Amino acid sequence: MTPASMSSAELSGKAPAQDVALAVRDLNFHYGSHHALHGISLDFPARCVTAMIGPSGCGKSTLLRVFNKIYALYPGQRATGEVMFDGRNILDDSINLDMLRSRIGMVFQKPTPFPMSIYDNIAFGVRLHEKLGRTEMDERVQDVLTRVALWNEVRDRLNAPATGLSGGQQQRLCIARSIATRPEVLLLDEPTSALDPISTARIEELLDELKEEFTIAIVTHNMQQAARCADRVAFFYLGRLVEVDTADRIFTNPREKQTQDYITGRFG
Ligand SMILES: Nc1ncnc2c1ncn2[C@@H]1O[C@H](COP(=O)(O)OP(=O)(O)OP(=O)(O)O)[C@@H](O)[C@H]1O
Repeated sequence: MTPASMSSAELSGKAPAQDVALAVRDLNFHYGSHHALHGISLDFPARCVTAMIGPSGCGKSTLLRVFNKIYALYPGQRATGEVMFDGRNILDDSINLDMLRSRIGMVFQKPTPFPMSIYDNIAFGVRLHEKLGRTEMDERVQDVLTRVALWNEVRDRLNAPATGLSGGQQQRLCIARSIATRPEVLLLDEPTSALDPISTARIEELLDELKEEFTIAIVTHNMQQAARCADRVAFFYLGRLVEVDTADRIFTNPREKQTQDYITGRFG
């Protein structure tokens, strides 16, 4: 393609609009008087894994929580700017939060299965948004458990409490629960930090498969994990986005000295 035939979006390095799942523009976030995020602008390309890295307290989790508006539960926490998702700014008060959370799923650091059966952990969220018959629900449960490679381990005990699963199995169940409502975006906040290396490897393999269908944003402290899993990496420091680029570029030749210092372990 010659430069003359390229669109202005391509020339500026931005992905074409339809390929961006979440577009963050000049986002500021306050916890009361504490200004935690400063003027963040960042695209999350569709069906890519974007990792957010940076030292403790730099605002990674805050950014993730903005995307499904968990902060809206807490008075005094407020976000300004734009987070465009499917043509709408999700920061608008008119956004339906139940619908938003079914389309932007979240998986937390510690596995958080509901105190109910393995089957109902999946079916619960689906029932809130869709009216499926028993057979269709059974198929949905089997489908998502298969996709997270849990089906063969739990098929004979679907009615057993989810809390009886191992930590790694619980986290895969939580991912299955998040994708059961067929979201477009999956947010993962340090999803493997409480898991052993084998469970971690399984979740990393899973992310590689899930990105065929979902846009994934992951917060991680593990540089190897970011290098293994992410297509793009965004480095944050003190509430500001320092740089974002391909994982390859960030880990081999970052533009900014702060990024270089962080990835080589000089601080943080
Ligand atoms: N509920 C809260 N009330 C007030 N300040 C908060 C709250 N949660 C986070 N902060 C502050 O906001 C800033 C960003 O925190 P955040 O949890 O987003 O950082 P992080 O990069 O995810 O850190 P970590 O890697 O340690 O999880 C920090 O200065 C933190 O102290």
